Amino acid sequence: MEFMNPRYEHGAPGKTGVLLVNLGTPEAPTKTALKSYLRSFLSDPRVVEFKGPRWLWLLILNAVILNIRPKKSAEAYAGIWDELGENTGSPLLHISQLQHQALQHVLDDGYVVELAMRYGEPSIDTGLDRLQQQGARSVIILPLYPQYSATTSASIFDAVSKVYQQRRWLPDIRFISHYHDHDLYIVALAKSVVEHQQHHGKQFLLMSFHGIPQRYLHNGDPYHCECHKTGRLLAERLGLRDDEYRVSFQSIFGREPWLQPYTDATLKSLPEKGIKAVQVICPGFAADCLETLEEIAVENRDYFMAAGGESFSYIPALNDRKEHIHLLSELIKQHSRGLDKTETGFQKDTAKRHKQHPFNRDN
Ligand SMILES: C=CC1=C(C)c2cc3[nH]c(cc4nc(cc5[nH]c(cc1n2)c(C)c5CCC(=O)O)C(CCC(=O)O)=C4C)c(C)c3C=C
Ligand SMILES: [Fe+2]
Ligand SMILES: [Fe+2]
Repeated sequence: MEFMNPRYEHGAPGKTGVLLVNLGTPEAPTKTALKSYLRSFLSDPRVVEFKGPRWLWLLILNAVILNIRPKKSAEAYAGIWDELGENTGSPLLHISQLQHQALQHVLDDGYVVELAMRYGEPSIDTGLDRLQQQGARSVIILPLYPQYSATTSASIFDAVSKVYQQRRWLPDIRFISHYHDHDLYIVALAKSVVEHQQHHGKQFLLMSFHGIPQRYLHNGDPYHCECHKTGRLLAERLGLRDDEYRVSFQSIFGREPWLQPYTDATLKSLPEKGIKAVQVICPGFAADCLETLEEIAVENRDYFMAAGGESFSYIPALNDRKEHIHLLSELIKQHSRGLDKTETGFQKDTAKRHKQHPFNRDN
């Protein structure tokens, strides 16, 4: 095996590379594109920890799930495709691109920022390559998941490490595993709620997070606790009493129990308890996507109204809001401490000498 590396030039100023990573999205809202996206997503052993042998899961996935799910999912994606404007395609990808641009804009030129998706394009491999080509000698990986879960954050770590297994010269690497209780994150969420309430009034607040199987929590995944901590801190920041908000979990998949209470069951039950007006926020989603724009803002709204609800509104994700970009840039700066951005580990004069005699080992 050959370890790959772009040609190294002595004396080039070292930069800090930032790789923003989100989940990924299908290339188009079609059955074919969904099949390929779901294949790569659902065959990740971090996402589906199948209890039996792996070959059996791959058989079920290929023979059953990938023959049923892509059609249903493609229809759902078709409903939100281009929702943010002409030719904007998948909201998740479009918003991630806006976040990427905004972040590059606010960080100084000692940083280079690239965007990558865990499944699909642009790939983590390409993103890391681009950082290296732009002179990054240290790399900060920032998964856009505020709450750590093995299903998401660790899966990104696996993909990054797989890429680096093929590289000769590794950069200094920082991995931001979570920021669920970061003050600027809570401040940004609270501000988005307050602004929403200026237009819609103040209602019961449901904080809905993406679910994971309960089994993963029992096997040690801290995700559940981190969601609850985010929920508590946000409620405290907003000055909410315990009966003015609730934390719930959405997007269940498969037959085993997932984290509860479920968002859909909660919304169906609120009207009979006298709560007929709700606002839903999804603090775990850094960018709006299928799971917020369709599952929450359309599907779950219908459940709530059909159960006797009178007013429902969805509070958008932090997306490219100023406070969100500020949070991400501060996170990056905090995790940059100790990284060398001025030179590539050589003294300047040594680097100069090296430039003249690239293979001179006498330094
Ligand atoms: C099968 C198990 C799944 C686990 C575990 C899971 C965890 C998980 N996912 C997100 C964030 C997102 N998931 C999204 C879509 C999505 N998720 C699953 C399955 C699991 N997710 C599927 C099959 C899909 C595809 C859509 C569908 O067919 O229903 C998305 C949206 C992507 C988009 O393109 O808009 C996000 C974001 C988190 C944060 C998480 C665990 C904490
Ligand atoms: Fe998911
Ligand atoms: Fe917990």
